[in-house]
Amino acid sequence: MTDTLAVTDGRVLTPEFDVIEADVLIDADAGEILEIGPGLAGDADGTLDATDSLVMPGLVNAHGHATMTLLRGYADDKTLEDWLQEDIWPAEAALTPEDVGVGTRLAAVELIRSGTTAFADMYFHVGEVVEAVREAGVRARVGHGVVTVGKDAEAARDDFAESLAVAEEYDGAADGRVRTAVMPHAPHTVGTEFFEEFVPKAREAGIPLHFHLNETETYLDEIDAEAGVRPTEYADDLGLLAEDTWVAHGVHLDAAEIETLAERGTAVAHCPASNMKLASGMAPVQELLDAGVTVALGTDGAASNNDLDLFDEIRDAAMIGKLAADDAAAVDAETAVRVATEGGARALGFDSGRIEAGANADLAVVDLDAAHLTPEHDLVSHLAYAARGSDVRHTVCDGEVLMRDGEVLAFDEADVRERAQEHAEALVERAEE
Ligand SMILES: CSC[C@H]1O[C@@H](n2cnc3c(O)ncnc32)[C@H](O)[C@@H]1O
Ligand SMILES: [Zn+2]
Repeated sequence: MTDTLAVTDGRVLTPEFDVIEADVLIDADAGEILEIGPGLAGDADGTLDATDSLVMPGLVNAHGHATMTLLRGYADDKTLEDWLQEDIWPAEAALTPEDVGVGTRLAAVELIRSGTTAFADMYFHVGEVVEAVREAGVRARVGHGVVTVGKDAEAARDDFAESLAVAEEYDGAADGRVRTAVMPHAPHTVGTEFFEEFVPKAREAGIPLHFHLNETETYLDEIDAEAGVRPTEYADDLGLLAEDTWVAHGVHLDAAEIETLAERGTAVAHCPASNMKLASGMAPVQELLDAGVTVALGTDGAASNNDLDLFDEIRDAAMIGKLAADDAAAVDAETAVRVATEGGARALGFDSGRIEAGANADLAVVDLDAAHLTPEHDLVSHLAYAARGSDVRHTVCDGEVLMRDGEVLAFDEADVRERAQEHAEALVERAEE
């Protein structure tokens, strides 16, 4: 017999971005939405009350490094290059697999609390990330991040080979909620010969790719010095761009690069808060959208953000999108919410990001009973410009309730936070020895 859940008595954001009064009936076993309409509570085995609330698709965080919650507030107010080289990479050299498990659990609590049901993760010790995702009940596209600069040829090959092996090992884990990708860090941090050797192998195995692209001007200069071309052309020549590939940042893209991304069907995970904090620049989001590129949103790691609340990213994307285009109509409210939901789902290859029969039952229920969400002229405007992650009341992923009335069900949250504090302190102590 099917186990069903009805989200009742709320208003629902439809794929057309209408807001309708309806219940949402979910097949909890299949993890799918069955029906949207009035009076469905009677048909369900369980209910989730959405009175005075808006039922929206779960948010999708399309770029990040979950373990970096342990480094939140460790080093701020620097450029990307100084921050990575002086603080972050030395700290990461002292990371243990257990740290990754603890940091990812902390990230999962934060994601669930703020209505994010799917995320991308590029990091190390991916087995630990997968275990945390399994326990949390969220959905994720994970991969081992490859850096070959500073390594001898054998260590560099091993690193890229590990990314491929990890992607093959964990794809489909956690009842299919975990999918994988091969994740070379960036065009300038991985040697050309390793791309040439391993990208065809990933393509043959049907494994998607994910990497940082054109985040800062310094990084453009490095590829220019090495290959004399823009990084997007360099990546394209190496076969790195395709429909199942998504890149992070895409801040400094010229018109030809935007065209190439559109032609290849490669999505861009825009990370506005990280780009502002590190003063990396303003991504041409409206130009990307106008060219037909799928745009998604990412927080990047919590050490460059400094939280994992995607409602901030929605607002930031709309704000900085207008500044970048010098046009107040650019990246409007509906667009910003769409990129955080359906754009992210498309980039990560999940059948989520919309409330529709047959789609994954990945939802966030936002409590509208708040001063900062009053009056109700336009709820999509509220989602883009006024709502916060802390307004999320319930989170559902794959048909399972992960947070009910503000209580995260998968973890003992106090224990996760205590362990994170201990591991963060010990990590920094080891790093600074
Ligand atoms: C090889 S695993 C991922 C690697 O990326 C580092 N990282 C974190 N934030 C950024 C960013 O904004 N740009 C480039 N690299 C970043 C992270 O610390 C890991 O070392
Ligand atoms: Zn990143």
